[in-house]
Amino acid sequence: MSKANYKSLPDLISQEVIDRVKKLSPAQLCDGMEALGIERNGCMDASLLPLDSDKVLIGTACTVDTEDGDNFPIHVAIYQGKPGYVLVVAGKGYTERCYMGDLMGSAAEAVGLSGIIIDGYVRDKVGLSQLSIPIYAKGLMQRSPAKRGPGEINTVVTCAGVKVTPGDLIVGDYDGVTVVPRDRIEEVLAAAEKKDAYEAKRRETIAEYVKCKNEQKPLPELAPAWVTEMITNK
Ligand SMILES: O=C([O-])CC(=O)C(=O)O
Ligand SMILES: [Mg+2]
Repeated sequence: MSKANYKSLPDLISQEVIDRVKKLSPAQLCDGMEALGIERNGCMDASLLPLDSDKVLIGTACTVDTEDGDNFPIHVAIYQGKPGYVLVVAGKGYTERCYMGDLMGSAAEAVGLSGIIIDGYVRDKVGLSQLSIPIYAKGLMQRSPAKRGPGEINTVVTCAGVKVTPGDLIVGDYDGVTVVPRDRIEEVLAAAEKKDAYEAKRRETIAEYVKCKNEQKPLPELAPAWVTEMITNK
């Protein structure tokens, strides 16, 4: 079996960046990428769902390229993995077998991986959702994975509709999974933080409106300035 396409792990994203990302959501990061014109705003397919929607996933992409339910390269990537990495498994949305279950999920958790994304199906739903590691998949299927190999590790892949380069920032929550290209992280974070500040202001305006309404005082303008401008110019 040729392991020529098993590449080493990319550098981890710095803790300083991760700490900034923790204050933002995948939606705000998408908004940041929209403002910068980045393709699909880094948004993975909506059919990719968290096994447990309370868990937040943040980490550095370690990619796995595989197909037809073959979980051999996923096994290898787990055992060669390190804390802080998110396995991004480009499984081509295969629907005839699952790619992994709770044993592999527990091994990934034992290694300290920050999350797993499977463009395909998993099994052992209850066991997987009881783990602390966040896991995303396109559905459930009890039929066992194939074991063939080699597949690829840490090459550029397309996973759930988005191009992922090893080392990219991966952020997921109940809304979905966002991929931020490594070389655009700084500008995307700056744009997302700007959106976060805008949202805080909007919440204040809405709260002020509710307060005035309850106190039967004159109501402040509720519509955001851009809506007012667009109405005026139409
Ligand atoms: O047995 C397998 O290959 C997949 C599985 O169910 C597990 O990881 O628990
Ligand atoms: Mg199992």
